[in-house]
Amino acid sequence: MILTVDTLTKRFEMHVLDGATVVGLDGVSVNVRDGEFLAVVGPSGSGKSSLLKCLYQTYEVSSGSIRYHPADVDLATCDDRTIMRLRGSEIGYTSQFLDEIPRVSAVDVVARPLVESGMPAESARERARDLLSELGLPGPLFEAYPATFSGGERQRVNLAQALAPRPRLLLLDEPTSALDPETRRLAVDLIRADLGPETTVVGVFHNHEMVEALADRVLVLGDGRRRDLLPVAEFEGVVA
Ligand SMILES: Nc1ncnc2c1ncn2[C@@H]1O[C@H](COP(=O)(O)OP(=O)(O)OP(=O)(O)O)[C@@H](O)[C@H]1O
Repeated sequence: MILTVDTLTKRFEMHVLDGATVVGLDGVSVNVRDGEFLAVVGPSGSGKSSLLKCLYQTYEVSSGSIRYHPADVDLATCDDRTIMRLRGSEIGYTSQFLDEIPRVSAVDVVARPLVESGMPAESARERARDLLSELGLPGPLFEAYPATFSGGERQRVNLAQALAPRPRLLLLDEPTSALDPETRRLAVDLIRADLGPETTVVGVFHNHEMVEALADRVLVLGDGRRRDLLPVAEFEGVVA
């Protein structure tokens, strides 16, 4: 087991609504197994992104716990230094949008986390080039700035950057939403080939094919609650 999520609740106090509360997650419990690919599905507003943001601690948890076993810590309550250390070394997160860095080339955007964790710059750039070409990014764009890229091109850079360090726990929030079917297939092939059993993935996907091609198990959310947790083979027919 890598994660034990216990009765996780996230409420948002809406100051603009006179302090009314919006519930993002309502008592969600789930165990995440070492090395598995857990897909998180559910209708819009069901709490998928909130779950990932609580795991990454972008959102402060209202109640409940998130036991991260490799470091023997509760991510919901541990101090910021511990979170920053884990983010730098073993927990990766990517949303569907690339955080652009002005005047940094696509290759360097992808290589940056590797260089920051100590890989020599040329090896990091080589891995970055490999990942970008596996995702079908046209060669001439490798040294260009992602600010001018199309949505799908940017998302390829984003996904490559998330995969590059092969984190122990990778949180993917709709990393392929802007990709065409052909590029989505490249993304599936790359994720399967590049991530070994030492990486556990919790990934939000709207696309059924992505879930079926990648997931071991599927967590179904609805109105912030856990509706189901099932092996992917039994997932067919469930509305995502
Ligand atoms: N920062 C926030 N402030 C206030 N409410 C929020 C915030 N983030 C999420 N929510 C609310 O929490 C609920 C769950 O949102 P969340 O983004 O987790 O859903 P989702 O399943 O990821 O949706 P989608 O598929 O549309 O991205 C929604 O009602 C949303 O309005």
